[in-house]
Amino acid sequence: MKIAFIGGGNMGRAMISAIIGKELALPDEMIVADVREESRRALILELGVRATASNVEAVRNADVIILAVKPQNLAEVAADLSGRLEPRQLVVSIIAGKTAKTLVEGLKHQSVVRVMPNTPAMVNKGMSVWTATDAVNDNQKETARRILSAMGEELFTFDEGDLDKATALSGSGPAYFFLFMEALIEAGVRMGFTPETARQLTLQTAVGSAEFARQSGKDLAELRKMVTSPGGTTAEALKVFETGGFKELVNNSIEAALRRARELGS
Ligand SMILES: NC(=O)C1=CN([C@@H]2O[C@H](COP(=O)(O)OP(=O)(O)OC[C@H]3O[C@@H](n4cnc5c(N)ncnc54)[C@H](OP(=O)(O)O)[C@@H]3O)[C@@H](O)[C@H]2O)C=CC1
Ligand SMILES: O=C(O)[C@@H]1CCC=N1
Repeated sequence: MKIAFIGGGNMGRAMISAIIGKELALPDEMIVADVREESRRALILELGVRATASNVEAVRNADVIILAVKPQNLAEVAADLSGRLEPRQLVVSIIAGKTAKTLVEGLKHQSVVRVMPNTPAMVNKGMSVWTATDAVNDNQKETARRILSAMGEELFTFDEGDLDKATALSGSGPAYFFLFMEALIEAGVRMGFTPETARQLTLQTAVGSAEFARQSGKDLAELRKMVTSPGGTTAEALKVFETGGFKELVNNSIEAALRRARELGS
């Protein structure tokens, strides 16, 4: 499978690493177009893929073209590629907010998959929510599914509205968890732990809690209650979270992300 990436930044690299890791394509079957020379050099040296400054050159002969530029750069990419794509080529866009309709019109190309992945794709623990235009055939859908599965879990939806919601929840989500973990580590250091110990305790607790929740399949509130001994330490901490309006704060934050995803698309 020949894959072209337009944009070789954080997410482009995460996807390339996953594809190489699962041997869906050989490094020299992938080409990345990026405007930054240092990015191109790093991609060649670190991942063994080919790289070019030309978007047009990158898409030549590609079976799949993955758009991984920032939303504000889509217009210039579309100007480069509009009308140049062959009907057999599949475009996969991971660009936040940009709708399938915008992509189809901008590129003058019908077969478009729109995906919202996330950075844990780098370690095959990604979550990707995706949808496809009617022109995407079953083989192409299977190809998209294989690429996304290489990065972790994938979830197909017929409702494109889910993509902006997924952007706010799972696309941006790693940053929320990182922020929470940063805060826990800082609190640990304030209590007197070394940063290394605070990090170890925080990360293992995060991984352990997520894995426990997944494996037990239990309701999260039930799992929380298992930790919360009456009159104990957890109850004291949770009271402070509640008084500070923690859930409301999280909800407001997700709503802000959703609004921004919709703005980026308009
Ligand atoms: N980061 C994340 O967690 C996630 C990001 N996304 C989406 O993925 C997309 C990429 O994000 P991310 O990887 O973080 O962004 P990056 O900025 O890290 O990567 C984009 C790369 O594309 C380059 N670029 C800019 N313009 C062009 C162009 N015209 N042709 C070719 N390359 C170009 C950029 O160069 P320069 O820096 O000079 O502009 C940069 O190297 C975004 O649309 C984002 O919404 C989706 C899910 C998660
Ligand atoms: O912050 C952003 O806009 C992108 C989309 C999801 C994660 N990063």
